[in-house]
Amino acid sequence: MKHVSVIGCGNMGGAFVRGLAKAGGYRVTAIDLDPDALEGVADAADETTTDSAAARDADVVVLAVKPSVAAAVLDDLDLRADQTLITLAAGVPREFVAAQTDANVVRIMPNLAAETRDMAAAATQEGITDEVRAILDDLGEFVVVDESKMDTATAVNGSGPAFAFYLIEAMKDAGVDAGLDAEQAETLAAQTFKGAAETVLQDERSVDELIDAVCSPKGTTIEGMDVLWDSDADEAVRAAVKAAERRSRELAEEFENE
Ligand SMILES: NC(=O)C1=CN([C@@H]2O[C@H](COP(=O)(O)OP(=O)(O)OC[C@H]3O[C@@H](n4cnc5c(N)ncnc54)[C@H](O)[C@@H]3O)[C@@H](O)[C@H]2O)C=CC1
Ligand SMILES: O=C(O)[C@@H]1CCC=N1
Repeated sequence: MKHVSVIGCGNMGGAFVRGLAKAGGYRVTAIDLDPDALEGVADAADETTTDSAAARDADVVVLAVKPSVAAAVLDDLDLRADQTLITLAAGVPREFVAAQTDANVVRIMPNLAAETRDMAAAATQEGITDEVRAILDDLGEFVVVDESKMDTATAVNGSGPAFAFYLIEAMKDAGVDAGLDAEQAETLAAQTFKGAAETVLQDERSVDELIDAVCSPKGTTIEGMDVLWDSDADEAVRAAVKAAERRSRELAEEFENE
């Protein structure tokens, strides 16, 4: 059984802890300075502690604190060369982390769907091991990228859930405005996005072919698609991704200048 310690059990670290607990086969230690954060993951973790020294007992350590506190946490950690440290802090270069620890370091950009084991993650080639691959597999889908692509991945799959939540809400609101009950509209909108995503992942047809498959001749969908094709909706999504990507680069520059 692999022993994984998660340092920082807030939104992202907490999702990691809960996802690993659902996957099974892991002993999970949750580490956080904040007792409330530990209380939030107590049901999923095998043990909780405020003492980051506990990370020395793990095979794999997940550093899930805010980028601004990563350096201070690393300063206090004394990991061994036979341990792997997964860093998931946005904008924090792998090399910055590797310079402060003896552990093997891999950088990933995960997302909140670790909690339901539907995470999309990007991982650097450098530092990836079979045990890291197994963890990422257990939590969802992952791709291996050159670290130079990490700012883009941060925007697409790290920030992406927020953009998707926004679009689901817009679909739900449209249903509510037209008279659907709010709870039913949310179920229909969210399940539609989930089903569409699953179709894209599993079906060999391209997205354009899938759109065609929904558009019956002279039917309803083509009327709606004509509105979307004539709009700037795709441009707005591109601009949101670009803005998040730019911020990731800014964060990285702050670390590179240290
Ligand atoms: N929230 C998200 O969807 C995603 C976040 N990330 C990355 O995950 C990291 C954490 O982000 P969030 O979970 O959103 O932040 P958060 O603020 O929800 O959680 C951070 C946790 O770290 C704890 N912490 C702070 N200092 C600590 C220390 N010295 N020792 C132990 N624990 C300490 C805090 O008490 C808090 O519970 C960030 O680096 C972020 O870039 C990456 C992908 C997605
Ligand atoms: O907004 C953030 O900075 C973090 C990184 C990706 C998602 N949340």
